[in-house]
Amino acid sequence: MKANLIHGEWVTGTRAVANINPSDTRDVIGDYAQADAAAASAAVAAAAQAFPAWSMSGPQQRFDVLDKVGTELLARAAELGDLLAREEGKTLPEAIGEVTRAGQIFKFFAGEALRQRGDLLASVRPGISVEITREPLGVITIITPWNFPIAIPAWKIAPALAYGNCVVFKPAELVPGSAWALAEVLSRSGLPPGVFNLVMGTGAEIGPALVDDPLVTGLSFTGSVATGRRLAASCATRGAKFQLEMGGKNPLIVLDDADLDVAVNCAVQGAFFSTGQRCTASSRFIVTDGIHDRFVSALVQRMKSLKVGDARQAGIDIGPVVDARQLAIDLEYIQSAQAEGATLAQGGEHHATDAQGQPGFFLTPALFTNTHNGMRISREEVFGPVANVIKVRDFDEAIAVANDTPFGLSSGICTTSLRHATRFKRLAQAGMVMVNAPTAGADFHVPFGGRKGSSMGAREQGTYASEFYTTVKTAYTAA
Ligand SMILES: NC(=O)C1=CN([C@@H]2O[C@H](COP(=O)(O)OP(=O)(O)OC[C@H]3O[C@@H](n4cnc5c(N)ncnc54)[C@H](OP(=O)(O)O)[C@@H]3O)[C@@H](O)[C@H]2O)C=CC1
Ligand SMILES: O=C(O)CCC(=O)C(=O)O
Repeated sequence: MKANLIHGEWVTGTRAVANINPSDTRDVIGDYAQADAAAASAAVAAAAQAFPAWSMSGPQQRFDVLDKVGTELLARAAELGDLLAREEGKTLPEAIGEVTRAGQIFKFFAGEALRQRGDLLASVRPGISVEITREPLGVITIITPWNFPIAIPAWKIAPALAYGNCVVFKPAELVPGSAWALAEVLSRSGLPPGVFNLVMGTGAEIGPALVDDPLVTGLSFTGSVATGRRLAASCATRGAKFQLEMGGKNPLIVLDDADLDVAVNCAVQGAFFSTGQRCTASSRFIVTDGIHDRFVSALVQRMKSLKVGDARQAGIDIGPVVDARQLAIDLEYIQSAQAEGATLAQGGEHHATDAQGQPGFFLTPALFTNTHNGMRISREEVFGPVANVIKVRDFDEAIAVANDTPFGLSSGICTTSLRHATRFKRLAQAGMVMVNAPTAGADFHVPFGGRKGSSMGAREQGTYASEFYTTVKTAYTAA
């Protein structure tokens, strides 16, 4: 059984869950210990105990730890990518890419540990100087989803440690393998005991111990809107800092002047790669009259060529849905769209086995046409390989429809017009805007996050991460 890491010790506890491969449900990847509330509290206490010393650690020590982790992740990208594809179901190239991204993130924040900045100002009063510095928050609880089992933990854990915080990390129940592997690398990185702790267990059982404990000074969460808002309310009640990344209903606008190949590529990659299980996935294609029919027909042709199957098999474009529960959600949205009058132009078929007869959660990417923005399929996040086309007259209607959503994470446009691209970048109500590029697939060194219902709190990633993981101190010194 793979154990939890608490105060530098591997702790098994009494219960374990099996990690199942969604491409072949007969394949049990391993058994992973389940922490209970007492173990979660012990992890928080360990982090609090380790904080005073770690908060005073020097930049070289932090650099060395984070750089070592980054180096190992990059060296083991193929092996850890295979584990990630096996437990989560994204294709092997995508999974190896994700591990590589995690390694790059650790390297980036190793550099950040060396670049701790501050300001020195003259006071408005004579003989006094003013220094402005940033200090770590304290104990950070990190709660992550299943869809990016190593990159999202990396982009929370690396900055937390770089800026001098201690961490209690709770991964999603469905993907303990990548989380455990990352924790194991961190456990050999030179971190003092308690600075980083791993607790695997269900949100329902250990969530309160991880979020409501007064020793926890900050929560960084990625997952569903419902859970995020609930946890944020708990944090707000006791004055803890929080940062939430939640859903999206990301539009991709395709204008008459778009390059058709570029538009189809953006649509396929953005909506269906990683089985559409991305908060940045394009799920609404907003297409002007003049290109609508050509776009739909080229997209359907391209979708027919996509191979759905075992995530680790060469040549597969789309891996399985992560589990039976998410598959049921996807199928329910497909039915509901049809019931609302949308036309299923392509896909949406569930296969209980792949071409080799392996039992798994396979779903062919689904495209709906004849939809409008008021339909449920246009308003709610599906989190699967399901997208719909909304026909509009012109740029102005396209941008109005794109912005008419409770979410605001990522927004894209395909156009060859500089004027439209420029206006779009200004008018799109989203944290990330993409021109002739898929709505999904963000860089690791620049801010990531959204507006409206998609995000709350400071941005993640890049140098902007310091906003969440530090607090500002203003020091006055009289000569
Ligand atoms: N924006 C994004 O990247 C993601 C969005 N989603 C959206 O959410 C939907 C449901 O997915 P789901 O995995 O259930 O998302 P959740 O929001 O339930 O899970 C995200 C994380 O929060 C944890 N969690 C759940 N309840 C609590 C709690 N009370 N206290 C502390 N932690 C908690 C989960 O743990 P556990 O696994 O143990 O439940 C998991 O680690 C998807 O269909 C999708 O729409 C999902 C994943 C990622
Ligand atoms: O699109 C990406 O690169 C990241 C997406 C993401 O973080 C998510 O879907 O949760």
